[in-house]
Amino acid sequence: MADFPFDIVGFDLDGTLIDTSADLVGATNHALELAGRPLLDRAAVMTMVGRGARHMLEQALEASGGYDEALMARIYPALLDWYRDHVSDHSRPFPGMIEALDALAARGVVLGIVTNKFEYLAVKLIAELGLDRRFATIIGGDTMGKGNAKPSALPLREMIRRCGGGRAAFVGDSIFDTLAARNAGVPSIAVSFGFLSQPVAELGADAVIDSYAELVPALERLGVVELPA
Ligand SMILES: O=C(O)COP(=O)(O)O
Ligand SMILES: [Mg+2]
Repeated sequence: MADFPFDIVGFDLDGTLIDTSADLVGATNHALELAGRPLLDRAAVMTMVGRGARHMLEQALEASGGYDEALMARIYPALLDWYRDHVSDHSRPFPGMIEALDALAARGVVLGIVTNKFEYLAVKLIAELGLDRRFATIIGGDTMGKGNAKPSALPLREMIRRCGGGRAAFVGDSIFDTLAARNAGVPSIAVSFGFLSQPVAELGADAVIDSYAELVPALERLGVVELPA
């Protein structure tokens, strides 16, 4: 176990660690209802996730009749309030996620989260699911300041720093995750079961996994590529 190739594994949150789809759809449709707009289905909303709540709602307005700044200003705070109050109603870990985190922890790997969710929402969700002690840090889309969310390298670099430094890999479900990893010089793994807005093969990840059972073996293989003897 001592020769596991990574000291740190970072994870995206929505669509990677946790299936947050039902509560994100709930929040979006709550806002659309206030706006008098038609509601959107899960598949539509999932393509809008990955770049933060504001981006999700902007896309939802566009898809339901057109973007409108005054409307946005009125319903965005309502979306955030609703989501804060319902953040863990239906959101659950993807199958095998807990076991994969256990397997990494048993190998001495330090775990972190880098999400484009607001930090306070990510912290609340992870705590309500009883997962907070598993992660050394949670970096949100706002943690590093405006304009420094993924795909910026900064949040990943900060996650690595807070995890004590060392060799890191990053696991995610969107192009913002694979780009952030590339920008930070970290190998990336894409999960094919996430909230994909494009085919997983087009995310430019160094490896793709179809379930959490594949995570540790994929990291071991990546380590061979990344760390020639
Ligand atoms: O809230 C979002 O849009 C994205 O969150 P994620 O970075 O955890 O996928
Ligand atoms: Mg995601």
